[in-house]
Amino acid sequence: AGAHAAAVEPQAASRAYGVVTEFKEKPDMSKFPVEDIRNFSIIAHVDHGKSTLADRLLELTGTIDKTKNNKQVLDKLQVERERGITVKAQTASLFYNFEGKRYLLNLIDTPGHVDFSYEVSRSLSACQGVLLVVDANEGIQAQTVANFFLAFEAQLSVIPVINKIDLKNADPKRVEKQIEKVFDIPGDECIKISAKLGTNVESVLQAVIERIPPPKVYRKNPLRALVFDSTFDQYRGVIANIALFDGVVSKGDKIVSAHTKKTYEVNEVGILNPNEQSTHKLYAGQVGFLIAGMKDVTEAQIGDTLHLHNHPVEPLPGFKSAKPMVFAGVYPVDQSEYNTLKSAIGKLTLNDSSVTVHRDSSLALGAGWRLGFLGLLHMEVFNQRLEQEYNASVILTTPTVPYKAVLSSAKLIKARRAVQKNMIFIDQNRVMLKYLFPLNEIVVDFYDSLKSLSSGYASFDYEDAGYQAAELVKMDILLNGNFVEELVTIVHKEKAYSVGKNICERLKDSLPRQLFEIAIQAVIGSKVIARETVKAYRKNVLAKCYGGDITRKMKLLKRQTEGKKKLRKIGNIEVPKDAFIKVLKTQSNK
Ligand SMILES: Nc1nc2c(ncn2[C@@H]2O[C@H](COP(=O)(O)OP(=O)(O)OP(=O)(O)O)[C@@H](O)[C@H]2O)c(=O)[nH]1
Repeated sequence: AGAHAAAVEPQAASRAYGVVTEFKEKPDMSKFPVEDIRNFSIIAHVDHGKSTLADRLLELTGTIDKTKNNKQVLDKLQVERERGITVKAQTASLFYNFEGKRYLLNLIDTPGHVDFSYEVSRSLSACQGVLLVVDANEGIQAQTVANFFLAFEAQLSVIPVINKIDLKNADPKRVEKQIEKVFDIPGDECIKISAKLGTNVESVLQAVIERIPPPKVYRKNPLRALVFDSTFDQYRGVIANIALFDGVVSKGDKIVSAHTKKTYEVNEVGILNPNEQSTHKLYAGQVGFLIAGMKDVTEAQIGDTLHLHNHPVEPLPGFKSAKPMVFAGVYPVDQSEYNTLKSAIGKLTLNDSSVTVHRDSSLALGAGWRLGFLGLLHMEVFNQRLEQEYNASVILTTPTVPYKAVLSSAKLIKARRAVQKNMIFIDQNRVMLKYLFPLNEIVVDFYDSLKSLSSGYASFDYEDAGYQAAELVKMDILLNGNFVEELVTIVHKEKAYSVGKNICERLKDSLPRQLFEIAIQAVIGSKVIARETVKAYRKNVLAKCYGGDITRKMKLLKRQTEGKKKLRKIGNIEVPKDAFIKVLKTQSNK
């Protein structure tokens, strides 16, 4: 034990975030038998302190040095740091001495926001236990409940951690009672900590060792590795995050993807510490990264099983694929950037396989894509990453949700509004309400309204409940009687008037005056529900040419023709691209 402890003793070295350690020698992963390994995740409601706790665990195990700069080391993406939320799950291997033994603890970080529960379930499949972090002041919130059930369904050991006990208003006793009541976990199993100050964090690591079982795996069997995440590196191609269920994988091995049946040679394999540290080998029960010359987006499917060439195995159960809930059009601002944007979207979707991509085109915006996202925040984060990481300038259209339509000219289906399903009292001050909502009603501004109405106290989570019949209508926009294809919307009958009025007003503000009057109408079938008018205006470009200089006149007329190329003609009305962009663009993207 002494020899291997020395082999993996970390040495400090400066890195981008705070001070991250490196090993003097390559860690010998064979020194970590299955019974000395624990694979776990931290799950929590947003802002309950998951990333702060992860930082403390990394410090305690010497994975990173104790400096004031260690703020959310695992939140690597720029958007994560800016928005203070975790988007992409990250993994780190921690080495920890306890009662004379050296343990390998694999921490798999998970995002906390409602939009990203897909990433949570993905990360959980590589774990045997979770730390369920609950804020000592706020208590159980919507995503605490949602995440607990994800872990519970995966039959993982749950260790409740009550965080922020240093806060003035902290009431850990009350939160302990909530945990007992809602999750049926004995109150004395709760560990009370302050992740910020480091209070009692050591007992969290001890609980991980004592309460979470080692993985159930077999090293003597042929290799069976699960790809639970993947990232794309410009220089090295696909970096797959893998969890080994059986066997061993070594640098130089020939491996096969059970999904694509393609064969690869392993170029590099190792642990995440939290940066990649190659170890040449990984053994069953361990978690790390693998690089094998997978270059194409489709080659590293999340949920895929890797096995040795000539040793096929039963593939591990894949993942329930993520279901997009919100759709939006994405177009390059300049069509000449189409290919650049296409490759950026390709690379980003490799990092985030929950986004669905379909080619689309619009008369106003040109060629582009229709992308499906898990929620609104997910959409915004994706857009921000396109801009920040790939320098792309894009137009994002107003998000919509999918509908199933039964076409009928005579009878419309009866509308259904939000229906209350149940109500559970968590304690005297807190109640959990379950409603059935039309997705369209919650997708854009519901969360913000809920937060402001409840002064920030209410929290919200949702899951897909399938399609329901509703009284929806197709609303068209007409310009002097001509249909504007790109502005067709599906709205609830009761909201049609206000939505139609809003579109007409926005169009009026962005349409330039022309030689004749323009009537902007919102219509349902043949019924006009809103109308705005743009007054006529004669723009004589030749007015400035008093002297009748013919070459100057020609120049001005030519310039006017060039200007017209950026216009789209609807009937005899010239609509500048900008006008569509102003109407189609989302609020958040303004
Ligand atoms: N007072 C106090 N504040 C804490 C403690 N732990 C975390 N915080 C603060 O709570 C805020 C949220 O902490 P994070 O660690 O970013 O929360 P998170 O759960 O990782 O958030 P997401 O990644 O968005 O899910 C930060 O401002 C932290 O500094 C604690 O023990 N005490």
